This record gives sequence, structure tokens and C-alpha cells, in this order.
Amino acid sequence: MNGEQVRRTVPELTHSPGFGNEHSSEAVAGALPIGRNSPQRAPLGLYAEQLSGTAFTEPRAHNRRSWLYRIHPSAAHPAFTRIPSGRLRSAPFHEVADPNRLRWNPLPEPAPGTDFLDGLWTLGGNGDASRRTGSAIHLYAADASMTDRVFSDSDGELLIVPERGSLLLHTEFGRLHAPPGHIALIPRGVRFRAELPEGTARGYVLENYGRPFVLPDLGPIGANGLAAPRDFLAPTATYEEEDRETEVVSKFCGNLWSARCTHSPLDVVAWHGNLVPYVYDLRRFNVLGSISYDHPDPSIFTVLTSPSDTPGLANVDFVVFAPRWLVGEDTFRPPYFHRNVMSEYMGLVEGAYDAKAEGFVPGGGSLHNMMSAHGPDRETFDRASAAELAPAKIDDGLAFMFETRWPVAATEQAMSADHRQQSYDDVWQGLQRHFRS
Ligand SMILES: O=C(O)Cc1cc(O)ccc1O
Ligand SMILES: [Fe+2]
Repeated sequence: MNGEQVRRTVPELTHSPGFGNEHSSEAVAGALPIGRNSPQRAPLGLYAEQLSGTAFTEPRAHNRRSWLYRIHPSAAHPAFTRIPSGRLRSAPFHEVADPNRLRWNPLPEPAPGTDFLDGLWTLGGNGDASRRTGSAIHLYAADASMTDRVFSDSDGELLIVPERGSLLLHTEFGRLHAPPGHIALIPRGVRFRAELPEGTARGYVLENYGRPFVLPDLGPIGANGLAAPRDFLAPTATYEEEDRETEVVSKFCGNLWSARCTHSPLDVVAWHGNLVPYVYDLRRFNVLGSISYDHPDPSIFTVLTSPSDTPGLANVDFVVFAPRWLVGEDTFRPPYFHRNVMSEYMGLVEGAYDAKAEGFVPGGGSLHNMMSAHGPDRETFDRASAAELAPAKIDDGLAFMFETRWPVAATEQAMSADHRQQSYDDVWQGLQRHFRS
């Protein structure tokens, strides 16, 4: 670990707020062309370049693209050569999908010198990266900043959920800071490097191969509620001008590829568009729920959804269980017993989760695949069935779920990991028979 990088103060960052809107930002006045995207000569001798996140012809409501004005065009790199993928795996996964309920403790401490990219460890996934469908679930544990290398993922966008230690993300669009309790999103193909201000970092990553995340429709909820568009923060343009050799690592169709540039590719002086990286503070989520009786389905907690071609059926949803009041009358208040056609991976950013008395810990996770029977553990069931139903605040935890349309195949390394809990099924043992005829 490079001692100088540990506990670096995070610079004051400026942001451009809003979800899905047209942003524009220039680090040097006059760097953005006015009235056209591609003038004969771009301002200040910059190169103009478009980055497309959707097909050119997708409906305007879905279309995502940005224009970048940069010192060197992205094309100025030598040939990529394949490098080892470490513990990073990609769909299609050929492991046998397991119907069992699975649960893991946090990743072991990283080997010294592990950066964000080397620290990625794939738990599992579904779909097919090259078909732009499905998703992969990764965890990371790192103790070194990326210094002379940047990463981009052609296979999907990266939804990063820090759990321990913040990430200072230097992207082509500028810098974003993501401490635990926030999420960060890096669009497909955007180059970035992750700096660790606290010298160590751990968390979760959902690699979404499918359609980019959008805010869910609100239907009868109305015009407001859940995550507010203005709380999503894009960066403002910041560029690196150094002619320092930088490794560009690209994930493409499941493999990592590397090329060496003579300059930093984070050299965008101005940009505009609606395809941007962003951060979001999960505690800004406007949690809605029942104020009469019964436990609503967790879709009410959806922050972001990646739609499939079937209306209402997500490729993957990102759902947060944030602090909230429980007031339901004559109601079993924790999550109910259930079997779900969707597959659920859950993680915990801090504290505890109301369906599990113990064993589900920050940095750990559980996988409840399609139709697997799960719900409160015995202790939670007994306690909640007997609890006095006064209004109660759940304010000691922040859990989340990646809920996806297809079963998740766990990787071989995830199934054989020492940190997998072998006796997870036991949490549902000893549920007493209460039937009286
Ligand atoms: O804990 C879970 O399994 C997630 C979940 C939470 C909830 O409140 C209802 C259903 C559900 O799958
Ligand atoms: Fe569930």
C-alpha cells in the first residue's frame, strides 16, 4: 500500500444534478462548442467524440449519448492484448445453478497492493455479456488506489455499492466520491480509476449487461416519491493533462484486455449529454410503505431498474431497505415467507436486516434463487409474531437487493469459498408447529 494515498482528504467536488437529463460541463471556458457537436475545428484544439450508450435509433425517451471534447481522441491507443482476468468471471456462466439458499461472510482481506480492479471477485450471474442481457454480481476488497491504469467495461454498466471505505472515482467526465451508503454508476465503456481515500475499500458491484438503469415508473404513487431525479449527481469536467504512461484495461466479452497509452485517457476538458456517471445517496430515498396493514412487496423500494423487453419484468432491479417506520396493524411486519420467480441477491451496507437475527452481516450476502423458499429466520419469526404492534422505527441498517429475471449461477469460486456459510439452511430449522384444528 502506498502510504501517501492513505487517508487522503477528498477534494471538494462540484456536481451536475439530475437523472437522464441533458448535462453540460466545461473545465475551461469556451471548450464546449455552441450550436453544434462537431465543428470543423473543435474549440481550444480539442478532439470531438461521441460515446453512445444506446443504438443511434432507439426512441428518444431511451436514447443515451454524450459528446466529449478531449485532448487526445480515445482512438489514440496501440493494440490491446489479453491479460488474465484474476477472479473476475463473466456470463454466460457454465456452472450448475443451485436451488439451495446460499449465504456468504465478507470477502477475506485483500493481498497487499490489491487495487479495485484486481480486487473484483465474481459471485455469479446470468444472461450473456455479449448478448447485452443479464447481469453479474461481484464483490471487491482493495487496499491500493489505481494510479497508472484506468478501467472500462464494454460488457455493461457498473453499479457500485461501497460497504467499507469510500471510492474517489476519476472518470472521463470528472470526479465522483462514493462513501458507504451511496451508490456510484459507471456507464458501459466509460474509463475510470478508483482511488481509495481511506486506504482500504470493500463493497459490491452489479455489472448490468442489459438496458441501462432508469428510475422506475411511479404509477399511482404520483409524480414524486422513491428516488428523486435531482438527487442523482453527475460530475463536472476535470481533466488530466499529464503525458504519463497509463495502462488502459478494457473488459470485452468476458475477458480483460490491456493497452498502454502515452497519456492519461481521462483528458476530457468539456462534455455534454445524457450518458453520464453518477452518484446517489441512498439515505435520500423516499421510503414508502403501508400505513394500514400488511407488508408491501419490496418493489416499492426500487431505486433503479434495468427493463427487459417485457413490460414490468426487470432484467435487474436495484432495491434498497433504508430506515423507515413500521406501523402496520395486525401485521407480521418483517419480510414474509415467500418463493419468488425472480432471483434475489442481498447485501448489507451496515447494521442489521429485519428478516435475519444473525448471520447476515455487513459485507456478506445471500442468494435466494428462483422459487427458493425463504423469509424470516426462526428467531425473527418468533419475535415478530409476538411483538406488540406499536409504531416502530427501523433505523439500524441499510440493506439492498439485486433482483433479477433469471436464476443466478454461483461461480465455482463462490461455491467453494471458505467464507461461504455451509449451514445457512439451519436458520429455518426449529420453526415450531403451531397448527390447531
Ligand atoms: O428479504 C428478502 O427476501 C427480500 C424481500 C423483502 C421483503 O420485504 C419482501 C420480499 C422479499 O423478497
Ligand atoms: Fe426474498
